[in-house]
Amino acid sequence: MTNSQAAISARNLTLTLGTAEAPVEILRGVDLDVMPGETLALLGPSGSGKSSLMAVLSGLERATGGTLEVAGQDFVGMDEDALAHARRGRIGIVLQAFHLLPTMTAQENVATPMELSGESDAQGRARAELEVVGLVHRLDHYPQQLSGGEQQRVAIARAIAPRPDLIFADEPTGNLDAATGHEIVDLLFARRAETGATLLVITHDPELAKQCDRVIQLGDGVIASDTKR
Ligand SMILES: Nc1ncnc2c1ncn2[C@@H]1O[C@H](COP(=O)(O)OP(=O)(O)OP(=O)(O)O)[C@@H](O)[C@H]1O
Repeated sequence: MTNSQAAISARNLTLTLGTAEAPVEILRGVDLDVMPGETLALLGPSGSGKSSLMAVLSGLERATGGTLEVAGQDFVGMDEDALAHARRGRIGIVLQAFHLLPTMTAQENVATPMELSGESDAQGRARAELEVVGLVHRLDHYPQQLSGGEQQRVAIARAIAPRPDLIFADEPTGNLDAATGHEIVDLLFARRAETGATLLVITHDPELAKQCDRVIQLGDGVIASDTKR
């Protein structure tokens, strides 16, 4: 039985990709409950399935077995369109390589997802969020005119502005130098605390992991350890 109080509740979650002749078992039975507002670090060796687990939990990829409820919704039973709809406004995603749209300004990058979900003041909210992350002087700049740290601030603003219940971050400091990485982590945690969102972050950085309420180690597609502070 999934835990209906949880922000994320997974039971025996599996992900098998590849072909029928050569299946690759990527997630091999993950059980996980994450409570609303919890901050959770996901660690593990390269290839252990961290990004795949995040893709499934965030609705980017559909699990091939088990049960998964995210914000009370059945993510295994939904088709791709329903998953995309369920994600919109509820789930914010920050990736290592920023993934901003190169033909859009900082403000447009933040506003566009909100416009797509029918938010009436998307531009105003985008401006306000970019101000909070310290980029009010960069509203009309394109990603290529911004430093890596600035691009990640835009990506954080884009993830946070719709006020999602859940934020997923996959090695958000992986492409940044140490000092900029620390600034980005501080910003991410500050915005999470102010909005009360649940945060799940993939990291190789033990210092970042220490800032989380809980640390999960993934090993070969299953949870190897789960430690609460
Ligand atoms: N579409 C796919 N088809 C087959 N195998 C895949 C596919 N996607 C990922 N894999 C494999 O699944 C395993 C887990 O990959 P995943 O990217 O989730 O690991 P990770 O723990 O995030 O690794 P890293 O720390 O290197 O990013 C890897 O062995 C990878 O090669």
